[in-house]
Amino acid sequence: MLIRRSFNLLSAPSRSPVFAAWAQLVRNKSTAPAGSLKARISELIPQKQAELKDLKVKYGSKKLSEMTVDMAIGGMRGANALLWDLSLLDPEEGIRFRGYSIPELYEVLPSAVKGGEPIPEAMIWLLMTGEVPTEAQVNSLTEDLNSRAALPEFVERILDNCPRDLHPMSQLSIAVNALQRDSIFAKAYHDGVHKKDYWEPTFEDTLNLIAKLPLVASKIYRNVFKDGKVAPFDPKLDYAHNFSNMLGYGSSEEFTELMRLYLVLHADHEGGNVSAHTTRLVGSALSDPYTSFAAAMGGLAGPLHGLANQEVLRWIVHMVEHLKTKNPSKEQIAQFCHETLAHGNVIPGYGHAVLRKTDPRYVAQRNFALKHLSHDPLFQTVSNLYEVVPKILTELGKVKNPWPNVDAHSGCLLCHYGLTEADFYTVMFGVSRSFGVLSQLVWDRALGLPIERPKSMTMESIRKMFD
Ligand SMILES: CC(=O)SCCNC(=O)CCNC(=O)[C@H](O)C(C)(C)COP(=O)(O)OP(=O)(O)OC[C@H]1O[C@@H](n2cnc3c(N)ncnc32)[C@H](O)[C@@H]1OP(=O)(O)O
Ligand SMILES: O=C([O-])CC(=O)C(=O)O
Repeated sequence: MLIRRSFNLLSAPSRSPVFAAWAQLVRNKSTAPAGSLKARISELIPQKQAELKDLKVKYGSKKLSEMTVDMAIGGMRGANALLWDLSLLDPEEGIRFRGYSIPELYEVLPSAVKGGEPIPEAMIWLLMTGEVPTEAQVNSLTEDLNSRAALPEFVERILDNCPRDLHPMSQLSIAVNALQRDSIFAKAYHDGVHKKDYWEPTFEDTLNLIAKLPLVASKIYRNVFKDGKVAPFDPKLDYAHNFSNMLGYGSSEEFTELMRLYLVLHADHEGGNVSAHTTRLVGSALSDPYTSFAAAMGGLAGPLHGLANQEVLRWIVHMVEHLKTKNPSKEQIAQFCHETLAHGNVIPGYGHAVLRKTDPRYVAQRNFALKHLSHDPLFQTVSNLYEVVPKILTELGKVKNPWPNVDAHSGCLLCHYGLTEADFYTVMFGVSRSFGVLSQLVWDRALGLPIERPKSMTMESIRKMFD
């Protein structure tokens, strides 16, 4: 990697450098270095704006789907109601990021290790631009992100003062909201920035936030579960390598590779999931990227969404303790599933609002496990669950998708390398999710998307409509 300068992230820059950077940006529009991600987005914007205009002219009045009363009551399932260009979810095939399926990502994106996992910076570039980056572009993005990774000292102090029993996701939201002090978008809006330029401060905030999240997450992890000390940031390393170092697992190359896979897989899942939709919704009021992302993290912290990865591990640990064996048989697992359902609880990690087949993100993690940890007892249990749970859920007769989702697998991989603290898992999910939802937010502003405001109805008004 290209980075030369060395600095200590834990010695804080004041807010002034951030705003000095913005003042420079305003004075000199050409500050995006040639070949940088920002320069490329700037080149793509007129093209995308024209594409959107054409879409509106040609198809503006066409129907995407009917809206029924059932859909309004039932969480808007099946309503094609959002524009989201970064990824598309097919119920059978699963996610495609900018048109690429997960196996295709392995073919096109560069990796840090020969034949290894795709590198997260390449994913960010792909999501932002729709283009597969060259190695030079990936390196320039790593350098750019590393130069933005330091935290203001007051944010570190806030995290250091959080009680250890405050959930890591709450700490993440607090930290992101605190980072908002340095929002370049909020400042630019206050200073009257022209609406056609909104994307630029949104981009700056986005890259700053994505860059800072690994340190925020690592501080939370080290404070809550370890000795509070975070390994120094190394500006010569890539995003995932620094993240695994700061968490305390960087001595394992395999863990760093897992981190790369994890950060790529969780980055985006089209626009209707709770964290993506929240970012879009809150951002549509021109709330800055920090505020929008903090709101999204509130959604990701729900057990039916991102917190399910925490719940999966807790549930498996509970099962193993309850059955007093590290290797429960399929019959024992089935019995435990029936008990869970009888208590009125869901089987975490199974089911999906859109998918109707095994999540390809589950498959990618399973492939990683088969390659690196096939004899791990927890992996054996996760595999046995895969054979047992779908049949049981199908028998319920009401579950639309009995297959595992992404959250059914991640904990078992992290546990193998010693990261066993399930309450932390959703924070890692959040770091990755920032790539997609914030990249789309940059495009929301570049395309001038309006404030989101669907119409609601009362029960009475619905009745009156049809009686
Ligand atoms: C990153 C992610 O967000 S992936 C999702 C992570 N969440 C989980 O793994 C939690 C477990 N799964 C679930 O709760 C659900 O499958 C969801 C939230 C993911 C999707 O919800 P829906 O689209 O409403 O699912 P669906 O239409 O199949 O639900 C129908 C019924 O089956 C139930 N059901 C669905 N999945 C499960 C499950 N894993 N275990 C038990 N019951 C289930 C629903 O609770 C619902 O029951 P109800 O009619 O009594 O209220
Ligand atoms: O798509 C969804 O609703 C949930 C999900 O898997 C994700 O956000 O990754």
